[in-house]
Amino acid sequence: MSTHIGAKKGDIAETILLPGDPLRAKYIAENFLEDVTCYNEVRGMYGYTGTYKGERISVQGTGMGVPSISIYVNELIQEFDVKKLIRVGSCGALQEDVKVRDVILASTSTTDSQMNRMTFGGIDFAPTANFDLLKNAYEVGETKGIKPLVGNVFTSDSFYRDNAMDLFKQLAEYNVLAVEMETTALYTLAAKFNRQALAVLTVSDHILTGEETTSEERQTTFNDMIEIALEASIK
Ligand SMILES: O=P(O)(O)O[C@H]1O[C@H](CO)[C@@H](O)[C@H]1O
Ligand SMILES: O=c1cc[nH]c(=O)[nH]1
Repeated sequence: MSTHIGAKKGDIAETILLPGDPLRAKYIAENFLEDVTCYNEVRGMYGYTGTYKGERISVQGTGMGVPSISIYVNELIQEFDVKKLIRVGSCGALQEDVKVRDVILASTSTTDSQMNRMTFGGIDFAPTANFDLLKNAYEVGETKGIKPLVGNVFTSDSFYRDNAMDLFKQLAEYNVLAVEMETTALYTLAAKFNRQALAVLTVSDHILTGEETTSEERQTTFNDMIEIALEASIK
């Protein structure tokens, strides 16, 4: 058992899906995995292990933001030796040609989080997706008829920010596709511990147009993202 995960050694698979929302972890376990056991309820941050097409896979809620996901990823790697970590999250589109319900594979991440600057003495580390996972996910998406978008996402420390539009427009000019709150931390920790990581994101709302998905639509498009992540992890 680690500080925030009430599992025993061996309870967690080497491959894990990481939604921000613990209820999305429950949804994935109940709808996509077989022979499921719940290994964590500490803080309501559910974690489950089961099988997908015969392969052992876990799914763990991470909470929102860099500090929260950093706690779970550190413990998953250092205490439970997890090797392949795939975030399955939602994001807000920053580009006009990125549409609500699109699936994005984050090749890299830009951030306003100070965590890496503190770690690296003020220089900007470039957090990067694992190429094999990214390639697998892209190919799985194409096979399913969902061409994922691939690019830079903004990992923000703020969901609510004063004068956000100026920054969002500038990031859009520099080809950042969407905003979310965890990918920088996931990729940086994966690099530190030499693990494979990828963020697969569904556009849940559009920052420029204000368009949002309904909860039903969100579920269907989240299913595409979840299938892409699961298939990419076993490819
Ligand atoms: O849907 P999840 O995975 O939680 O991701 C996004 O949603 C949350 C904000 O509503 C942040 O965690 C952001 O990154
Ligand atoms: O606009 C959004 C949507 C999802 N997640 C975010 O962080 N921002």
